Amino acid sequence: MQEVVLAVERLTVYRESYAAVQEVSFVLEAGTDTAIVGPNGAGKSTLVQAILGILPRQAGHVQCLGHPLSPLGKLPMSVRRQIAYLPQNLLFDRRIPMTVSELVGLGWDALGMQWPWAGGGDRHRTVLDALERVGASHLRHQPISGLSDGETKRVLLAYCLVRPRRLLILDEAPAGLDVRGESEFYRLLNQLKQEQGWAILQISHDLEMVRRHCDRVLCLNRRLLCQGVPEVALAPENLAAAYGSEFVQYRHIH
Ligand SMILES: Nc1ncnc2c1ncn2[C@@H]1O[C@H](COP(=O)(O)OP(=O)(O)OP(=O)(O)O)[C@@H](O)[C@H]1O
Repeated sequence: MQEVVLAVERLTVYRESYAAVQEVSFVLEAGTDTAIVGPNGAGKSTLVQAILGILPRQAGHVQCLGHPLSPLGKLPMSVRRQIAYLPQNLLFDRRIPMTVSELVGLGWDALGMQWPWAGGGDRHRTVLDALERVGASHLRHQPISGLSDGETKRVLLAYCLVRPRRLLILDEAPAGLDVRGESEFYRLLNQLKQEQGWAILQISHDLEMVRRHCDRVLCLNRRLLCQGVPEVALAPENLAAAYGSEFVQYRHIH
């Protein structure tokens, strides 16, 4: 067995009085790509936000790289720096006068206080390399205010890649990328997991993509209905349990 990057045990999370995630347990090993699938409102975003400590949990344990997430959702800084998260919608004021390189550079900087010019040449090369890997180096001098949604996605992905990580969490990351961008995106994820041993956890509604690219699938509908390799977790009986039998019949006919 590879090193365990993330271990989640009997995690329960409430959204106000509603139990959105109930007693979910799974582990992620280094060098693997795991998808979370399930219908709208199944608790997928809630689950990843609780793992990241953004939402409080009512019960259960989360361990990242052997360190427990505290009851207040905190991890040691050295562990937190090894986690990258790309949310479904990143809402920020795009009128901030900042270029693409400056934004990506924020991902390279150590957390905490430091001089903005620290790192000099290393910082510049690393930022450019991250932008090249997502096919966005031509945008480096542009202000972020002028980016399209797909370009913003690429730039945010560069922000995640700009330093080595162990865990990458993506919430419908390829949404908004064009066909070429999407295939390059999966090639990149494959490289990160195979060559650098990243564990990837991605929420997806694209079951064909999950079948083709992911090693494991967590099928969620408040509870974890099943988990396993795609052929098993996405078998018709498991999809019917998650999405309803009408959905599976529809997919079969079309
Ligand atoms: N801020 C909130 N307050 C109360 N309930 C919420 C809040 N956010 C989400 N919920 C509820 O929690 C449940 C889980 O939502 P969540 O966003 O985790 O689902 P999801 O599986 O990510 O959905 P989708 O596929 O639509 O993005 C839903 O029933 C949702 O209505």
